[in-house]
Formats: sequence, structure tokens, C-alpha cells
Amino acid sequence: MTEINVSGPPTEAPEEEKSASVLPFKLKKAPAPATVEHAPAPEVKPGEWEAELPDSEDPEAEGLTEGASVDPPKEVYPPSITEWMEERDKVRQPVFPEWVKLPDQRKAVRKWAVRHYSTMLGYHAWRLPCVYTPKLLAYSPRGAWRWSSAVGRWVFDTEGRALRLASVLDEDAATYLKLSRQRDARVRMRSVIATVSSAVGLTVALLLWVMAPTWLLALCIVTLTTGFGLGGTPADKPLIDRAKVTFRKRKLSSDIVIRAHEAAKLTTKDQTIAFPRPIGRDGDGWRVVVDLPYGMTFEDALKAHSRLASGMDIAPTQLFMDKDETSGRRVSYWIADRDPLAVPSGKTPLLGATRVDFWKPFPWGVDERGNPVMATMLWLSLLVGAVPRQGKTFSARTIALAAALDPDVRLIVFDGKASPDWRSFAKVAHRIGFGIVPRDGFDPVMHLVNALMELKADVEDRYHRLSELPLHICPEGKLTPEISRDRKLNMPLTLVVVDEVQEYLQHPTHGKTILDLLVYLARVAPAVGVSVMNSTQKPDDTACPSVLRDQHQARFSLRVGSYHVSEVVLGAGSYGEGLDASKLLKSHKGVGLLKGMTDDSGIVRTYLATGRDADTILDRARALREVEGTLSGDAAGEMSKTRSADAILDDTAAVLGRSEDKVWSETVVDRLAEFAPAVYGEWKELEGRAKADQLAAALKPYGISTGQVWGKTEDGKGANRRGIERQHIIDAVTQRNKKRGDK
Ligand SMILES: Nc1ncnc2c1ncn2[C@@H]1O[C@H](COP(=O)(O)OP(=O)(O)OP(=O)(O)O)[C@@H](O)[C@H]1O
Repeated sequence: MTEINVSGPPTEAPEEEKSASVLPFKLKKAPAPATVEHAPAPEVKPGEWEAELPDSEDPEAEGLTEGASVDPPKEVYPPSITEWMEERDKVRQPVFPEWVKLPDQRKAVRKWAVRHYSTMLGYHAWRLPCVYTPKLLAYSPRGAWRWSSAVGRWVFDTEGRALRLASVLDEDAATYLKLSRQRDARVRMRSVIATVSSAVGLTVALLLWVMAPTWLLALCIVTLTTGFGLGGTPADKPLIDRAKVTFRKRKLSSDIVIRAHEAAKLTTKDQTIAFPRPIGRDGDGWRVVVDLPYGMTFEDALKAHSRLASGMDIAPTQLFMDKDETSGRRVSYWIADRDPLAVPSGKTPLLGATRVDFWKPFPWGVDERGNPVMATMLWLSLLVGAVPRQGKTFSARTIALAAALDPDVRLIVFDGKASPDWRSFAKVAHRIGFGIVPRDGFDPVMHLVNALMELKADVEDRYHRLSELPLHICPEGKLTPEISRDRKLNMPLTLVVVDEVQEYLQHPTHGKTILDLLVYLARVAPAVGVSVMNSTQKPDDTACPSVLRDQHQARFSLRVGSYHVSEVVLGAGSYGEGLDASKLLKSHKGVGLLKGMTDDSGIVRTYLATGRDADTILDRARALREVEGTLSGDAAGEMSKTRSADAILDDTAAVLGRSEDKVWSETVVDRLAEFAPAVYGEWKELEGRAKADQLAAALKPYGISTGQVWGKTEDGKGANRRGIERQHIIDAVTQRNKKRGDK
């Protein structure tokens, strides 16, 4: 560890040192040791300043000479025996590996060995008769042919043929004669050996055939066939199949790490990297700690991530980097044996949970090394972003499921896409809505606006009430678990989930109102226990403006298209911190980068809760809420408030199509009658002109007048009839919403 000595304030100089005297600046080097004290002061002329080094007034400078080292002298003290022993203790390797000493680990290794080798044995056992034996039989004729040709080549000394031919071509008669003579002698001798061996072999074969017991005969045939079969096996088709898949796992050496740093240009001409501790195994990978050359930083290594991975000959998804708090140039690498993000983290533990305390962190997933990652939604809003089909909804839903299992948490769930993913939340949610299209007299967008307005009023009320509560109940003016669970106070933790939020934000009539409300809630509400979780597949400024994005303290980005989008979701500066969600692969489902939920940022492989799992958990959550009496709002079947007096505005807005600028009054009336027959059913019976009068009368109090508008008639031609302009409705609704919000 580096120690930094902070010296105290400068002490007063001794009295005599206070009197300063001008010393002449010597142009020539002074002889050492300096004896200025007794030397007569030389005459000083203007322009001939001289200085003496060392300063005779500085007692510590005594004996210094020009060019001497400025480093403090290296004084080597002999280490004490204790230090010496401690040093040796650190570097000594244990006699037995760690797993031998720990009974748990011994048992685990034993179990693994039995499982591994029995599987391998079984794998080959059934292949022996079914695969390997037929293969041997098929290859044995080729093996026999290879063997006999090899014998033939040996007998006739074919290996010397090339030399003999070469001497013929060179017309070197002497060498040719010498080689021929040698070949004749060899062939004669080898022919005799071959003939005798064949005769002996045939005799033995005949004897065996006639006299040997069956088992011996069978053994001989098996041995011969196996031998020929092995000899006849093609070089590119091994006889034995592999019982295990070999991952690209190699031993990582310091040479490879140095090579990678050189390739990534992280070393300098004069300095390479250093290894403050030995390379070792860490889980399913290697842990390497390096000190970069002086002046290089962790951020430099981060920028060179891909080049480092290439230098180590691994995929970028296998290389993880951690900062070291002790030095800016120290980097800790974890090099996984294989891409850990492609390994699913498994089912959510919420499946086995009877209830959750939402005030405490709950399991959300694991990191790249399999360590649990706990999530919390207290005092924050969360933005989830990703391209479609990466697990955005599933990861957000796991958080909402945890909230559902705490019966004291109020849930407000809206899904802009009306997918099946959130339907089961109708069992527990206080307010819920799907999609943006009005159906059966119910406009989900208006329902969201009302829910958010209701919540805004609640948040404002909570601020007042919390500051008015007596000190013994609310000591710090903040929401506490006790206050949130006190039914009389009615301030439960609340989680607002808006999936595919861009669908609501881009709504032609209510989009602006929803944006304002969400901005307010995401910014102000978490402090009184109301958290907002928005998710979007379009985090750009048009679909999800930065004024809303910036209010989220926590961000979670699954795979996105580019590092720009990753910055948009995770916030400015995240790329510089090494967070780039565009590097995640398509196969990394449910995997994302989390920032701002805790002090640490990093990878989360979220737990999986399928639709069926969510259903099971929500059944349990509903039962829990029924027992505790906390089922409320939509889930409890409580009718939403009676229709407001100005509901005609929302209804008219709901029945206008997105691209319709002007619509005839009679068409609007017909649509209204279909949309909410209980309210407008009678209007349908009116004549064309009376319909227009009816609508005009209903809209007049809100400053909307009808006029002649152009539209298509049934026969395909056009006509001018009385009608409304869509923009008038939008203006009236926006103004009304604003007034309501301001109240
Ligand atoms: N944690 C996970 N583990 C394994 N697979 C997952 C995980 N989360 C999601 N998936 C898989 O990814 C698929 C897509 O998930 P999800 O519907 O949440 O994506 P999305 O980003 O919301 O897509 P869309 O934008 O189309 O709704 C799921 O059907 C599921 O199979």
C-alpha cells in the first residue's frame, strides 16, 4: 500500500535564518564541498549574477552536487523475523488443494466424478456393439490391404527406388550398380523371411482352426479384425466418438495477457504491464490483475476492450473488467471460459415465495459470474429500454411480480401494446389498462390519464400529510414501512408500470397530458413511496422525450441497436463508464446493463418468469391481498368514478381516428352510440340533421362549434355537411386536463 505523508504547516524559521542575504549567482560550477562561509564575498557587478549550488544557507543541502539523484536515499533495513515469516506465509502454496480440505467440496467433487465418468462409460458402452464394432468390420478389409501392401513394399525395398531412379537420370553408373546390388541382397533376404513367416503363419492358422478352442479362435479373429479395422480407419473420421463437447478453454498465461496488451497498444516502448498477483481460477473463468504502465488508466483499458479480447483470442463477451480502488492503473480482468451471458439464469425465486417485503431488496437476477443481483424500487424511478424481443417486458414484469407479492403495495399497470404479458395483473392491480384503442365504452388512455391524475393528487396530499404527522410516527418527515402499512393513513408503497410508454406519449389527444403527469410523478413521487417504471422499445426524443427519460434515477438497458441508443437509455456518460448495451448479443435474452439502482453498475441476467409462472404468482398475490383486505380499485371490481360531466369530450376524442382531421357530426354520433350505447344509444335514432344539432348542443359548453366540413359520401363522391374538427377537440381536452392537473 502506498503511504502518503502529509507534513504539517511549515515551522517558523530560526531567528538568524530570517535575515536574507543576496548571494552571487556563480556562472561556473562551485567546487565541492562548498566553503562559502569563510570565503570573502566576491564583488558583484550588474549583469554578472552568480549563484552557488548548494545554498550555503540551507544546512540540508550540504554536500549536494549537480546531477545528483533527487530520489530519497534508499535505506535498506533488514526485515524483522516476523515480517520475513509473513512474507513466506503469503507465497507458500498449500500442500493439498483447497477442495481436498473441505468436506463439502470433497463431496461435490466425488459426486461430480461419479456423474461425469459414469455418463462417459454409458455413452461408450452402448456405442461399442452398435457403432464401433460395425465400423471396425467395415474398415478391416482396407486395413488388411494397407498391411499387405506395406509388407510388399518392405520385401521389394521400394523405399530405395527413388534413389535408384535418380542415379539413372544422372547417368551415375557406379552409384546405380552399388544400389542395385544392395537391393538384390535385401530382396533376397526379405523374401526368405516373408516366405518363412507366411509358412509359419499359415501353419499356426490351420492348427488354430483345427485344434484351438472356440474362445481362443474367437479372440484371435477379434484381435485380427480390430487390428485391421484400426489400420483401415480413415484419418479424418475417428473411430471413437467424443463423449463431451470441448469448449474453447485454455490455460491463460502471462505471455498471452502481455501479448493482448501489446496488441491493444496498452504498453509503452519502455514499460510493459506488471502482475501484482498470480493469475488464478475464479469460478468458471480466470482472474487476472494487471498494473498498466504509469499514465495508462482503467478507462484506456475499457476503450481497448475489443482489442484486448482479440489479443487473448476470446470473444469480447468473455472479457469483463473491474476497476481497482487502490490504483488508477490497476485493472482486474475476469476471463470467462465461455460466454456467461448466453447461459440462462433460471426461473425466478419468486415462484417459491409466499410473500415479499417490497421495502427490502428482492432477487431480480444474477450477474455475469452467477452472483445474485437484488433489486429495489424504493425512492427511484426505472427506465427499461431495448429492441423488441430481448426481454424488456419480462424483466420489468419480474419487478412488478415482486411488488404484487407484497399485499401492501398498490399496483398501477398500463401496457401500451395490449399484449398478453400483463393481462394477469388484472387480478391485483388497483388501476389497469391495455392498449390505446377504446372498446366497449372504455378508453384505456383516458383511464391512464385519470389514474395518473388521481396519483398526482395523492402524491401532493402525501407530502402535506407526512409533514403534518406527529414526530413519534414520522420522525424524519419521510415515509416509513410502518406508515406505508398503516391502512388508516392510506399511503401504501405504489408502483406504476407503463410498458411501451411511447404508445401513450404519442397519443394525439392525451399524449402531452400523460407526458406531463409522468414527468411529475417520476421526478417527485418516489420520495413519498410512489415509484414509476417505464419501458420502451423507442427511447428516442420523439417517442420518449428526454424530459421524461432524464427523470429516471435507475436505468436498465437490454440489447439495443447502437451505442448512441445505449447512452440514451442508460444516460449520458454511461458509454465512458464502459456500459454499452449494443455489445449484447441477440442470444442474450433477459440480459441487460443496470445503472443507478445501487452504487454499482453492471450486468444483470434477469430471472425468467414465463406467462404461466406469472399467473401462478399473481393467483397467490391475489389470495394474499384478499386475506389482508388490500385488494382495491379495478382488481376489487370497484366501479371507476361516475362519469364526469365533460365525458363527452373524451368520448368524442376516443371515436376519432388518428388520421381524421374533420368528421361529419352524424358519423361521430353513430360512433358514439356504438362506443357507449348506454349513454348515446338514443342519439342513433335521430335523423341526420337532428344528430348534428344534438352533437353541437353537447359540445357547445366546451367552446366547440360545428361547421361545414368536407367528407366522402357512400357513393364515393364528396359532400359538405356539418361536422367537427379534430384539433378543436384536442385543444378542449388538453385545456381541461391542464385545469384538472393544476387543481
Ligand atoms: N430472463 C430471461 N431468460 C430467458 N429468456 C428470456 C428472459 N426474458 C425474456 N426471455 C425470452 O425473450 C422473449 C422476449 O421477451 P419479452 O417479451 O419480454 O421481450 P420484449 O423486449 O418485451 O419484446 P416486445 O418489445 O416484442 O414486447 C421471451 O418470450 C422469452 O422467451
